[in-house]
Amino acid sequence: MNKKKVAIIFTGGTISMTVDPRIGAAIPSLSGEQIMSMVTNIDTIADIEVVNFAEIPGPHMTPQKMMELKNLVNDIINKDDISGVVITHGTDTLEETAYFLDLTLYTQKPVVVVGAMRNSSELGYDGPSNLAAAVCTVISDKAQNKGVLVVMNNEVNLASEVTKTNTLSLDTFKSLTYGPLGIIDNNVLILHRDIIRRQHIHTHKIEENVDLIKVGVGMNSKFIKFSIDSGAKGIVIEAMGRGNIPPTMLDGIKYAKEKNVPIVIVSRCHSGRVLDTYGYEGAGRNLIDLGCILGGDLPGQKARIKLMLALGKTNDINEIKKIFEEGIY
Ligand SMILES: NC(=O)C[C@H](N)C(=O)O
Repeated sequence: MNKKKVAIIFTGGTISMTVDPRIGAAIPSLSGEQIMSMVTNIDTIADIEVVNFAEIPGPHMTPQKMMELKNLVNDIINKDDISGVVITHGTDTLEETAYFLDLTLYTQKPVVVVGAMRNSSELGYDGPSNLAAAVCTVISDKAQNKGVLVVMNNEVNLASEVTKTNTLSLDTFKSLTYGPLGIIDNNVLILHRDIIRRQHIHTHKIEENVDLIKVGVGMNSKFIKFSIDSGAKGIVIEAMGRGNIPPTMLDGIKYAKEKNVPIVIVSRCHSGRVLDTYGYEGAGRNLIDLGCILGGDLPGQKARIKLMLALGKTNDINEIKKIFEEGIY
């Protein structure tokens, strides 16, 4: 049987890092070719094409670089001889880039984002095993038409659902609300369930001026007001529980309505979606009446990516509300 051809795009992250003896800490330093030389026997399962895009840590990723990466993935995946694409990425922002790609790429072919939690100078470097699992996922026919996937520690998750849950564990990427899509077992992709809903935001633009505010007990409106006065085009609020805020923040919400700045409400809880269950002052029902948009089960950082893309497409708050709420509320 002919081996499938997989393109691997390297962007940096711990998977590309070694400890620099001068500073005694890890920095990106390995090329795609150097990393692939550690993924022994990978040539027995697929033909690999290495593409070096960047050598940056996750926190250095930007919305503009995500857009460039999306365009590159698009060019590569449309080639007839390419079966799918793997992207290596720093895990700190991996879920944001993966979700960005999920919302913007139009392809049935598998796209997998992968990283590592231990760098190549550490005992138990998990880069090679994660890369091998990512390639095994991409060459599986079952990975077709699933949107963008995240593969780490032999677990396969949807970019739209997964989040980094632990600062150091190898088993850090979890879909806390729904559980994993599947696993890699003995080099084979085993699916536990299917994907029910997939969303696209058709835009080539991204609005970078979107802020994220986390709510704590007794907070006031100062950050919301500052954000609007300094030019934010949209704000995501990580609210409490089901999507509630202290009444002392309502002035800020009213100010946003006055200035036509969309506010998306998500929860600071790690799983479950927001809903207008409660009717007290500052609760979900009050926020909806004041024009806020519900962000489902997304964590703040992913709701922000979605709002940036929605604002890249339109400034119409009703259309943005549809992008977030249609089909789930
Ligand atoms: N495990 C990692 O990749 C974390 C690293 N700080 C990064 O995001 O680049």
